[in-house]
Amino acid sequence: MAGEDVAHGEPLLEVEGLKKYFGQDSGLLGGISFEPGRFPPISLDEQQVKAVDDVSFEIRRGETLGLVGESGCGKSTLGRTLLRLLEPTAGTISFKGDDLAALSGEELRRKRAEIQMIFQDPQSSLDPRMKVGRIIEEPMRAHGMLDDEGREARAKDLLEKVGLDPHHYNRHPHAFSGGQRQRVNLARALSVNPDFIVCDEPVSALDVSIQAQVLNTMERLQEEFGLTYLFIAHDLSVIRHISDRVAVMYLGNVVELADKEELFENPQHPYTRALLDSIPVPDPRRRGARGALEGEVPSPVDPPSGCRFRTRCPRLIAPEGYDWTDEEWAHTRSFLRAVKRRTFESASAAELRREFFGGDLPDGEAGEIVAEAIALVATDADAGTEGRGDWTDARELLLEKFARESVCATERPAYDVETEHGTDSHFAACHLHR
Ligand SMILES: Nc1ncnc2c1ncn2[C@@H]1O[C@H](COP(=O)(O)OP(=O)(O)OP(=O)(O)O)[C@@H](O)[C@H]1O
Repeated sequence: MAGEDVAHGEPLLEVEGLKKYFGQDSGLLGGISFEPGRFPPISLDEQQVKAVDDVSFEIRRGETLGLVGESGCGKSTLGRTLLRLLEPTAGTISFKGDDLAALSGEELRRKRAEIQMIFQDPQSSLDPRMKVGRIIEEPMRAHGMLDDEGREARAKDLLEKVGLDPHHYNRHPHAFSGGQRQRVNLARALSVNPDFIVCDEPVSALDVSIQAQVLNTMERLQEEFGLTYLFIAHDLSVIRHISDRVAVMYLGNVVELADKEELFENPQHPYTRALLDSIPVPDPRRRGARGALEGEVPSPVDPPSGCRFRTRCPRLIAPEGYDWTDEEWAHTRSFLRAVKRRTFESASAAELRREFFGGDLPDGEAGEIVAEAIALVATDADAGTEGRGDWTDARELLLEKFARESVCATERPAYDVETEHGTDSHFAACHLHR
């Protein structure tokens, strides 16, 4: 029911099929094409940045949902779209039963008090000319809360609650350290008594020692005020500190979502595994698997079909229709990756066979295709081919015959997998769980 109060542990926010696309060119007519020969002659440009592309999840009252992923995967865009700071392209955002995506005008304005956001850089989000007391009172004033006296009392009370001295009510932001400024931000967000706070990298700009203190304060405030957080961070140790559940984002999609312990101890998506492997390891004898994430993140304008991680995935599934053993496919897959990234020096066909296939090519049609690709990049052309270093052709051949035929490319994955830690559900968007 609309406006219904939500009990602890029940879904406070339910997101369904949320999309946020940006026009490529943000100019006035960006994204609009005029084609006189067509009807209608004006069309929307297809070249859109699919920053958030069909995302669904829920956040339960009183919990912290961590949102993690590499830079540019759409975390901030998702956070801002939930708050309607950005207009959603499609989907619903149900908050206590009201669809925020459909609200407008006064209704939306009133809802906004219940949902607040804090940003990474407390320096730039605090007006340097205003005293902190006034900064904290500003949202209350905007929402017509309390009178002058009441607001001042509440601002002082909040300063104390976030771990600052109420006597600093008349100070300017520059008199505070980075961590203290983030506390001022927290007090400002709390002033209108919100239920839900989107925290976008709130501690990323702070020293590690200060980070833990601010996180602890946020946890204490969560208890005290019954707050629900969506906590965006790229730093896995911060996510591990604060989250109850964790959602992993890659190129506009949520690829894995599970309880914190389950996600860290039993990760099921190759992207999550690669992220966890890329945490620097303090022990120098164990090499931190820094190369775990190969290659670049593809463009969100034209993301890969099926599973978006497939172009970088070390566990791409063998395409149907070939008769190969697991080992033969593993060899073929690493050869495909090596050709794609051109990570080896060209050598004779015999040497390449030895290096990538232990001398034996797969049987049948797969073997013939592999032989053709080897011939294309080998220093000595095999009989009947044009050989001698045609990397682009070899790459295209392997991609077309193998990668684009894989289920990873043809179907979008979405699976509930078995949970090892706790009882909560574990979602993994990976066809290995078919
Ligand atoms: N206003 C905009 N116009 C066009 N493209 C945008 C806009 N804002 C973000 N993008 C693009 O959307 C994608 C997602 O960006 P977003 O900032 O949400 O990622 P992120 O995961 O929060 O990254 P970071 O951690 O670096 O902030 C990126 O490709 C980005 O370039």
